[in-house]
Amino acid sequence: MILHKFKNSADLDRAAADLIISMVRAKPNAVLGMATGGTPVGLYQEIVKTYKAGLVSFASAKTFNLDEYVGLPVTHKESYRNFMQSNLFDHIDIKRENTNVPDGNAADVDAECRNYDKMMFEQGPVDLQLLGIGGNGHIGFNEPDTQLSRGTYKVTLKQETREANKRFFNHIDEVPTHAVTMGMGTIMQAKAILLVVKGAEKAAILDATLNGPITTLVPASLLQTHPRVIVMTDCDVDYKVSF
Ligand SMILES: N[C@@H]1[C@@H](O)[C@H](O)[C@@H](COP(=O)(O)O)O[C@@H]1O
Repeated sequence: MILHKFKNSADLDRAAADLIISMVRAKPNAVLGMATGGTPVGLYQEIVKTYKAGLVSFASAKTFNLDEYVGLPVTHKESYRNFMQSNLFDHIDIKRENTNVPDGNAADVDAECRNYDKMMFEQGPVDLQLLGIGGNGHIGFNEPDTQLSRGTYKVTLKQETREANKRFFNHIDEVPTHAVTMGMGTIMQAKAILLVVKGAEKAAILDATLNGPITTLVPASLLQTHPRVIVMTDCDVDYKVSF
């Protein structure tokens, strides 16, 4: 793992955007793994600025999003499809058919999960997977548990995750109870991973991710076993593991 620490969130957003932009400049048909939540909003704005300045094109790029709520209409402002359209896709030249978000309203969710993994297998691997982290160490929506899923699957969200995400809704009762998420194996197939962690309240879970034991109880700790992970943070946390 490589850890880059930033003094503020704006510098972090710019550096994270630059890494994604460099990937697409070097490989215009790159496959990008995208994330949602509050964390990537600023870096998506930086990508849009660079696109509008004519300095990058996503015309040949493809994307696969990590996850989607089950049961929210795609038109709901908090559906992750809608999030991606309004924060990024509608403002750059990516082709809609090249963007993939799991369908949380599929009649057969298990078939949707298998199909998502199949598409990723056929069109991947992901060149660069962007990740945020939940306060409990989840990545995508892979919640802490005694065992984790390899492939894309339907997950029951933990109460703490619903509580954390209720800030985006009017009331906790509106936060979906389930989601479809790439599994840990799906995420770990990415050639490179960019983990972005913002805010002092995430310092402890980032420390556990970087320096703690590899455990399914902190799903992000499995990233210690991936050969190419870049962590960008504004937290005051050091990488203490040495070989
Ligand atoms: N499923 C998403 C994750 O992909 C995200 O990384 C995490 C943290 O979100 P935030 O960036 O808003 O703290 O929780 C969400 O629920």
